[in-house]
Amino acid sequence: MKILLTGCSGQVGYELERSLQGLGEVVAVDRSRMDLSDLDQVRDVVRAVQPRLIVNPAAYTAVDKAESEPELAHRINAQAPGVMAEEALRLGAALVHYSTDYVFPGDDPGARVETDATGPLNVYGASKLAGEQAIVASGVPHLILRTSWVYGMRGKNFLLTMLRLAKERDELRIVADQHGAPTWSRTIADTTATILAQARAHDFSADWWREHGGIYHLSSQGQTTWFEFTQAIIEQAGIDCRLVPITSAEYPTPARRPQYSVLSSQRLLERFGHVPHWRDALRLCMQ
Ligand SMILES: NC(=O)C1=CN([C@@H]2O[C@H](COP(=O)(O)OP(=O)(O)OC[C@H]3O[C@@H](n4cnc5c(N)ncnc54)[C@H](OP(=O)(O)O)[C@@H]3O)[C@@H](O)[C@H]2O)C=CC1
Ligand SMILES: Cc1cn([C@H]2C[C@H](O)[C@@H](COP(=O)(O)OP(=O)(O)O[C@H]3O[C@@H](C)C(=O)[C@@H](O)[C@H]3O)O2)c(=O)[nH]c1=O
Repeated sequence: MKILLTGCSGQVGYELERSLQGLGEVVAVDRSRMDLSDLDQVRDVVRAVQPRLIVNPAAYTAVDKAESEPELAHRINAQAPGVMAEEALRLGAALVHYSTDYVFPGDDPGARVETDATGPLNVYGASKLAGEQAIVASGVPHLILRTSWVYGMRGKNFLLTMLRLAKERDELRIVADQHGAPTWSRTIADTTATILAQARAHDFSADWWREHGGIYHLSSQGQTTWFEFTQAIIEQAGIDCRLVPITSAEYPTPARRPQYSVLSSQRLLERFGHVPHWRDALRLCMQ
C-alpha cells in the first residue's frame, strides 16, 4: 500500500516518515518534489504516485508572515489540501490532514471540543480553517487532526528559539497571558500511526472511515502559558536566564493570537488511547 507523505522536512513530517513505516510504502516528498503553492504540480504528483492514503503535514506555518502573504498562505493551507482531497476521492484514497488551535478565537477559558464554533483571529488560522472546510466539503474519507504549539528538537519552533535566546541573553520577556498545550511532534506522528494501524486492521474500509473519520483534537494533556513553558524548558536545560512574564500587549506582533487555546483531546482519547501530559513529553523530548 502506498502512502504519499508531504512536508517530510517539517517537524511533524520528519517524525511521520519514521512512524508510518510499518503501515505501507511511504513515498515522502518535500517542497522540491511537490510545491504546494503549485496546484497543478500537487495534482500531477498525486496522479503519478497513486497512493491509497495521503498524509499532509506540509503547511505555511509562519503565523506573523502570513499577515502580509494571505494569498500564498491560502493557496498552501487551503487550496492545495482541497486539490489533494479531490484527487484522493478520484483514486478511492483517504486523506489525513493537520490543523491548528488557531482556528478558534480563544476568548473562552474552557478547553475547545471539535464541534465548538471556530473564528480565527489571524490569516494563518483562517487559511487552515479554509483547508479543513475544503476537505470536508469534498466528501473524501478523511481525518483532520487539530493540534497546538508543536515543538521538537529539529526545525523551527518555540522550544529551540527559547534555548537559543536563553543562551544569548541574560533576560527573556515572555507572554504569560496566552494559554495552550505544547505538543511534541513525535506524539502527533505516533498517535497518527496508532490511528492508522486501526484503520489498516479494517483494510481502510469505507465503513471504518464513516465511523471513525472526521475532525479530532490531538494535543498534550494539561495546559500552560508560553511563559511557564519557557520556565520548564530553561529549567530542564539547566540554563541560567532570568524570565520576565509580560502581557500580549507588551509583545506586539503582526498576527493576533488566541488568549485561550486549549484543545480537549477527549474524543481521540476515548477512541484511540493515550496522549501524554505536556510536561512528560517535554522531558522525554529534551532527554
Ligand atoms: N508548528 C506548530 O506550532 C503547529 C502546527 N500545526 C499544523 O501541523 C502541521 C505540521 O506542522 P509542523 O510540522 O510544525 O510545520 P513545519 O513548519 O515544521 O513544517 C512545515 C512543512 O511544510 C513544508 N512547506 C511549506 N510550504 C511548502 C510548499 N509551498 N510546498 C511544499 N511544502 C511546503 C515545509 O517545507 P520547507 O522545509 O521546505 O519549508 C515543511 O516541511 C501543519 O499542518 C501545521 O499547520 C498545528 C498547530 C501548531
Ligand atoms: C520569541 C518570543 C515570543 N514570544 C511570544 C510571541 C507569541 O505570543 C508566543 C509564541 O510565539 P511563536 O511565534 O513562536 O509561536 P506561534 O508562531 O504563534 O505558534 C503557533 O504556530 C502555529 C503554526 C500554530 O498552529 C499554533 O498552534 C502555534 O504553535 O510567544 C514572547 O513573548 N517572547 C519572545 O521572546
